[in-house]
Amino acid sequence: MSESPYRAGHVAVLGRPNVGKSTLINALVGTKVSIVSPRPQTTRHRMLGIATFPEGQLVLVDTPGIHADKGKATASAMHRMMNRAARGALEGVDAALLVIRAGQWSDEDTLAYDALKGAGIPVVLVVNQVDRYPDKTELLPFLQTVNEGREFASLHPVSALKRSGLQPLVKTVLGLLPEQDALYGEDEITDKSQRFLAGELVREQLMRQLGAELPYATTVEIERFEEEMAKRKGAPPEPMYRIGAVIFVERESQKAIVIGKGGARLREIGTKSRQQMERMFGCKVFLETWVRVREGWSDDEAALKAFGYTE
Ligand SMILES: Nc1nc2c(ncn2[C@@H]2O[C@H](COP(=O)(O)OP(=O)(O)OP(=O)(O)O)[C@@H](O)[C@H]2O)c(=O)[nH]1
Repeated sequence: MSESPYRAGHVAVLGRPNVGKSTLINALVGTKVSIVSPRPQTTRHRMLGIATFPEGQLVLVDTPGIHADKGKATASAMHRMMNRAARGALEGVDAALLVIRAGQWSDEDTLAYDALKGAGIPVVLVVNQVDRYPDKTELLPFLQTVNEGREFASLHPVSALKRSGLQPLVKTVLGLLPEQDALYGEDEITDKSQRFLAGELVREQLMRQLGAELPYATTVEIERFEEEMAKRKGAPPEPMYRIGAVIFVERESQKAIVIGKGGARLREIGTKSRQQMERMFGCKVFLETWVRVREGWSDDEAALKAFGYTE
C-alpha cells in the first residue's frame, strides 16, 4: 500500500461569535494555541493556531472582515481597512471551516458562505455542539435544510467540547489541501509571537467578559514585555515575564464598561489573562492592565497601522 502524501495549507475558520470556534481550534491544535507564529510581516492572515498531524498540517487563520458587521458606519477607516483586509484575507486560503451551532443558521452564515464560494474556496461546514442533541436523528431536518442549494465540500457534526467527530473532520480538511511539506516547524514560537499572543489573550478575555457589550473599536497594545529573574527568599531565582497591556477604547463611557464597578471587571480580565499567559508561557507573569481612551482612532488609518491593522 502506498502512503498518502503529506498535505499542508491555510484553513480559514469562520463563524458567528460563541458558536465554539476557539474551543474547536484548541481541540484541533491540542494544547491551547501553543504553537503559533503570527509572522505579521509575511502573512495577511492572523494566525489562530497550527495543528500538525502525521498526515499533514492545518494552519488555521482568521479572516477579519468576512464576518458581517451589522450597523456600523461603512465609511470609517476601520471599515475600509477591514474590507481590504477581507479581500486579502481570502488570498492564499486553501479551505474554510464554517462553524455553526447545531440548529442555528443565520444570515451572517449565508454571507460568509457566499463570500467563500465567490472566492472559489471549498467550504467545510462544521456543525458544532451536537452534544446538545442526545437524539442525533433530531438534527437531520436541520442538516438537510442548511445543505439544500449549497455545495459544501463536506458536512461534519462535531462536539468541540467533547472532542467528538474531529478525526473525520481533520481527514476531510487535509484532503482539500495541496500536497506540500509542513509550512511551520512544530515548535515554532518566537519572542515576537509571545508578545502578540499576550495581546490576543487579553483580547480573548475582553470578548469573554464583555460579549456583546464589547465596544466595537477596542484594541489591545502590549506596551511592555520583559523577562526578568524573580527572586524569592530561600528559593533559586525563576524567570518571570513583566507584561503591561493597554486596552484602548473610543469613549469615556466605554472605559467605564471595561473597568466595571469598582474596577471589578478589569481585575477579572487581568486575572484570567494572567492565568492564561502563565499556562501558555510556562512561567510566572506579572501583568498590569490599563484602559485608555483614544477618541476617533478608528478613523485614523495611521493609528490603525500603529496597532498592526496593516495588510
Ligand atoms: N455544549 C457545547 N458547548 C460548546 C461546544 N463548543 C463550545 N462550546 C461552548 O460555547 C461557548 C463559546 O465557545 P467559544 O469557543 O468561546 O466560541 P467562539 O466561537 O470562539 O466565540 P467568539 O470568540 O465569541 O467568536 C463556550 O462556553 C464553550 O464552552 C460544544 O461542542 N458543545
